[in-house]
Amino acid sequence: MSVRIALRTAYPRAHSISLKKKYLAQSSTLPRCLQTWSPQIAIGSQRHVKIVEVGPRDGLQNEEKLVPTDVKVELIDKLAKVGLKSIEATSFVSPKWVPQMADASQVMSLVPQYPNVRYSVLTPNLFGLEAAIAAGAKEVAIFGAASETFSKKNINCTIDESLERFRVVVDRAVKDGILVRGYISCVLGCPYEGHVEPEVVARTAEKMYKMGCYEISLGDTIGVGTPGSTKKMIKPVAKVVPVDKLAMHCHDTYGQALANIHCALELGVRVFDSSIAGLGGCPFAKGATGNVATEDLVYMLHGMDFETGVNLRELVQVGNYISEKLGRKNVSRAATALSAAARL
Ligand SMILES: CC(C)(COP(=O)([O-])OP(=O)([O-])OC[C@H]1O[C@@H](n2cnc3c(N)ncnc32)[C@H](O)[C@@H]1OP(=O)([O-])[O-])[C@@H](O)C(=O)NCCC(=O)NCCSC(=O)C[C@@](C)(O)CC(=O)[O-]
Repeated sequence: MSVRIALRTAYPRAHSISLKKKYLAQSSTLPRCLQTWSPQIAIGSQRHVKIVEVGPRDGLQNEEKLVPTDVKVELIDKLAKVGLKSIEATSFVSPKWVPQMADASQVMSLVPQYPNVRYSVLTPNLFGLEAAIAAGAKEVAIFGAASETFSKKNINCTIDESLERFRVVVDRAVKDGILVRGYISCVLGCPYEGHVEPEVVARTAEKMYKMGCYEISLGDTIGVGTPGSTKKMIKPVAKVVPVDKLAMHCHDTYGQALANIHCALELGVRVFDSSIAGLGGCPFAKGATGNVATEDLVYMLHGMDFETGVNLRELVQVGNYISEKLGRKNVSRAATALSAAARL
């Protein structure tokens, strides 16, 4: 039983946070499922979830046909207007490696600026960072992996080499007052090596955090994780990086993304990456499907009384807009259901 349902069942009139805190304090009177459970989910400041919308970058990077720059910019504008405050706009990577992101500078010069909306961009090296700074980026992301083979396939270097490279990027970015996010790919499995040890994820996360990354995003690149493996991975990571500095980045290849996110919520994670209309995949992780759809994530979070600042009805229209532009079916289940209900 979910904690929220359990609380409602046990204390139907305990609508205020203070009442719930009081009931939680009297843990001997709580239903059994709540007695062993950490109270983080139900208490006050924990009700906000930050969503990092990665559709314009992760969602589009895998598209074979080049998406026109004006469509990318319009998508970003629409995402900002429905209440998304953290949007990954593009990546400053080699156009030979990812041709779809070759217009990164143009995208950054055209995105409309709104108060409280932050655009981040991927920067694998100093070359990318300098181009991002020149284009006006205020937040960047470095991206490593917990698998040697994936690291080589994705950024052409070993994990250790990547960390050396990232240190230079982070030092320079921090000096310029630019925030740096750190990604770790393959935290729950690698397309080339299979199983990945949670301790390797924890070690890499600790190094990135100590380097100066303000947040570490844990990527289930090929969507193989389950709530079981998610829990086993997050626990050692949360021992070396504070849980409020962790994010989950779930691809939905095996249909486990929402279940894994729910598990991460229970462990105290409050930042989740998602992609509008479930777009995406990594060109260097064949067979992996898109990220968890932002519409599905928002639907679930609102249903759990988390606050996201996102207008779901308008978000669905954005998903339908980009799906139409790409000639794809919107794979979000919530968007499909809500669109069908609106037509009735
Ligand atoms: C890292 C490199 C550049 C190394 O690639 P390399 O070939 O080893 O780099 P190099 O330093 O030898 O340079 C080769 C050429 O690339 C150029 N170059 C070098 N750097 C840049 C740059 N920043 N921007 C633009 N151009 C660049 C450089 O100038 C040179 O140009 P040339 O002389 O041949 O004309 C390459 O491997 C690369 O760009 N990889 C990017 C791969 C990528 O974008 N993957 C997808 C994102 S990660 C992801 O999706 C996972 C994530 C984050 O979502 C989380 C998850 O789901 O797990």
